[in-house]
Amino acid sequence: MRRLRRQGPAPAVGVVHLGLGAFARAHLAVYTDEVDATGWGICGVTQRSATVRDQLAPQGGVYGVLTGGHVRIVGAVARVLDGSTQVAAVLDLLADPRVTVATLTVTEKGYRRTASGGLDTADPDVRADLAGRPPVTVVGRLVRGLQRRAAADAGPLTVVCCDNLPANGAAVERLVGDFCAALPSAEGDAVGSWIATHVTFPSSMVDRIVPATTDADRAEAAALTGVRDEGLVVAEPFSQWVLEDRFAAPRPPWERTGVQLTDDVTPYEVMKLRLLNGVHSTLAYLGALRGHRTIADAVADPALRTVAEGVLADLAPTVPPPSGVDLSVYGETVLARFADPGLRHTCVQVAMDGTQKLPQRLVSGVADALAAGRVPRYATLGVAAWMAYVALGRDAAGRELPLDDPRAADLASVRGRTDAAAVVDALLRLDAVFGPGLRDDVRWRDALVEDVKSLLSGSTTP
Ligand SMILES: NC(=O)c1ccc[n+]([C@@H]2O[C@H](COP(=O)([O-])OP(=O)(O)OC[C@H]3O[C@@H](n4cnc5c(N)ncnc54)[C@H](O)[C@@H]3O)[C@@H](O)[C@H]2O)c1
Ligand SMILES: O=P(O)(O)OC[C@@H](O)[C@@H](O)[C@H](O)[C@H](O)CO
Repeated sequence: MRRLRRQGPAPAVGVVHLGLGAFARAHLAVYTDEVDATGWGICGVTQRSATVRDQLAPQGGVYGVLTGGHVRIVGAVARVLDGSTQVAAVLDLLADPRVTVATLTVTEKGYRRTASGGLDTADPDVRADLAGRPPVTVVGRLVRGLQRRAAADAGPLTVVCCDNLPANGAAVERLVGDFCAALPSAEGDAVGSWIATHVTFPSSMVDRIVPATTDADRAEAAALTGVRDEGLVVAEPFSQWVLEDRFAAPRPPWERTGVQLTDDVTPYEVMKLRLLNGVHSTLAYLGALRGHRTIADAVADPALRTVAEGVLADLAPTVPPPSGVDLSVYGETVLARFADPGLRHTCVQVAMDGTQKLPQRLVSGVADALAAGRVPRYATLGVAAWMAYVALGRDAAGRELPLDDPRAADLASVRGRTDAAAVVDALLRLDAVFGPGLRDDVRWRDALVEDVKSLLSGSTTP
């Protein structure tokens, strides 16, 4: 079968994207593809391996998005670089005056943050980037690229974080500032003050469910289109992007393609992180423990649907609704999206990196509920399910559950333990997940112990 290929010239690059995973191809690139302006091609940078570069480069950057039996061809990715071997080219692009926007989807762990959200300058890769080697970390690449941009007087740039982090723009701005502050003072001051006057970091809320692509998905798309597409991604029909309108330089006219520009993204972000992602993670851990493969399977299980509805009811009162949004309708829509059997989003994929996800998805909402005098029963069960997943490492049928987490070493001590109180107390000590305050809430700790005890003893129903 012939391979998918670009027909005609690629658009000129105006956006550089770090982390060309499945999500960016189904979200940022689709919005940008719909913009009728040839100046807004994307140069996508793979972060840690050349796989996506090798899938897309032979196709001229073109690929399909498979949604409900239809394949949409996307041509916005004009160029792909392998960040692990082409660092100089990445830095050159960040210093190119024709590039005025840098976007990021590098996963929560890609930012190398401490428990308090600062840059982890003890991380060996961060230290090596600070010492001046060709940078490997995302923040190192951004700052070294901006240093070149300042030297080239290439003008302002906007950095748009599209990862599922709260206040994601401010979070990246802080990390960039920390990196500058950790450089030798003359060097750090110079780049830091250039960034302060030339770069903005608007926050954004991004939403589209995009599972990892499988060979079966590629075969399905090939049967529909008659061409082989190694860069295919699969996505649900729903898509949303709410973006703060704080750009330092020209940008694609994304508002023409459905992006909501706003002064304050916070209410959208809190709503999505708690009511979508919080429920997603709860279903992922409980679903995996009960032996369900996908989120759609998990939410079709009546017991888990009750839990999902309970998490929504627990966390909705902690969410200030964005103007015009009815949170109960939002919650119903979320559950209907999860139920889409065409998505095949595996529980273990959503379950990965729990230490990076739990704080904004479940723990912050639990803390708000506790502060309001309530122990949120189902959101607590979501946290307990993560703890049981970590401790048990096996589902109800004895199949191994992967512990894929950058803090796996911190979790190892509870792996295989059966004493619920010991598991809860050890995990509550992880400040990066729970902060310093929550472990002292005795009511909550006791509720967690009860849930973990029941999950460790094999009961996966609430
Ligand atoms: N997939 C979704 O449904 C979805 C929806 C909304 C938001 N997002 C956001 O997008 C992110 C990526 O999702 P995806 O589906 O594209 O995943 P993916 O696995 O397809 O791609 C992840 C990308 O991040 C890079 N990366 C991973 N670990 C890194 C590290 N330690 N340092 C630097 N780069 C690293 C990878 O190299 C890759 O480019 C998510 O973590 C989330 O924050 C995803
Ligand atoms: O992509 P992650 O790993 O941050 O989280 C897994 C899912 O919860 C997430 O990707 C959702 O599908 C997404 O946030 C929906 O917009």
